[in-house]
Amino acid sequence: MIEIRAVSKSFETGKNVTQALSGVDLMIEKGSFHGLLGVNGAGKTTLIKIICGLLSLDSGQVRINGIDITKNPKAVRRILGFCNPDNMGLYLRLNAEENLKFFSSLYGVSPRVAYRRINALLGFFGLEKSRKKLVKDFSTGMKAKLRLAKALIHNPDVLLLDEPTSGIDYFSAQDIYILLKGINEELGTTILYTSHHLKEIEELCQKVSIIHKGKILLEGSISELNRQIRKTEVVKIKLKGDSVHFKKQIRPLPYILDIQEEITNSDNSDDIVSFKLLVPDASSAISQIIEKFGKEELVGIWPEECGLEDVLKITMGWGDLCAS
Ligand SMILES: Nc1ncnc2c1ncn2[C@@H]1O[C@H](COP(=O)(O)OP(=O)(O)OP(=O)(O)O)[C@@H](O)[C@H]1O
Repeated sequence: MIEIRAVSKSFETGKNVTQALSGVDLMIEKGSFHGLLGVNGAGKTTLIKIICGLLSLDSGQVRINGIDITKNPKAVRRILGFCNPDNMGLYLRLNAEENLKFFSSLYGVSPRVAYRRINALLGFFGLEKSRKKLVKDFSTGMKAKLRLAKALIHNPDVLLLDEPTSGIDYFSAQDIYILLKGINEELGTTILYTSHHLKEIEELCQKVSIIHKGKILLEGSISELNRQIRKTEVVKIKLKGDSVHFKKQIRPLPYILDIQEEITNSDNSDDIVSFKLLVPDASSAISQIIEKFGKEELVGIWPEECGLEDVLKITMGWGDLCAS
């Protein structure tokens, strides 16, 4: 279990102070697979670095399985595995095997068990042929895989994974999802996971917290999040003609909360443009749009389920409104 209470953190650079986290409260149940979602600069990495002891907090408290991270960092380190998108935690001048050996001894894994796990992890991540290669000569994806192997080497109770699949190819990422799901379900490992790939979060995480400008704005399962923002619905629309012209016409309509242009497949686009609209009521928006655009222009219109990206967008909009 990860308990985060009223955690704040600011950074001072010269005369500038950035409030990266402002009173973050977050409770992650034992054995849960929890997503932390937010745009660039929202505070995700800062929070994860605080939990794993790479950054100090200004105020607040973090406890992992009941242990206070500031009072007993050594005990926490043994039960915690983490991987960050930067190269923190990997020794570039050591080879892959030496890195894993070093970390397994640091975490108190016996040499015999470490030998077995290193072989298994290097095998799983397809790095066995590169085991003697210096990490500084690894590709971006290989480093990302080794960071994950390092996080898993001591079978931690709690895993903090900050964009773990960033730089990893599609096929390896699919294998990693299966591995992480298995670890979570079979070993009961608690996982805190960040990613900019919303599909990844949707597929893996039982619960999601949305962080924006250093504050947690919303949390729950994806269906709970959808329910919390249920005053918003999604309408997809296809029109024939110029997208700038349509955007100008659609944006000011009173029932449109947001409009996003979507990429159309160039093979069959033939000046067809697609938009996704966030609206308070899909059926009334659809009938008003049908009235506004004639058959000549309107190619298709239909309601859709709110996805995680819509939840994120709407929640951030609320956050900005509350802050202003
Ligand atoms: N070492 C630092 N010095 C100064 N400011 C920092 C430092 N680290 C983070 N920040 C600032 O704190 C805020 C939160 O950054 P953080 O890296 O936690 O965001 P993030 O949600 O992880 O973003 P991303 O998705 O881009 O990784 C940002 O405004 C960032 O500029």
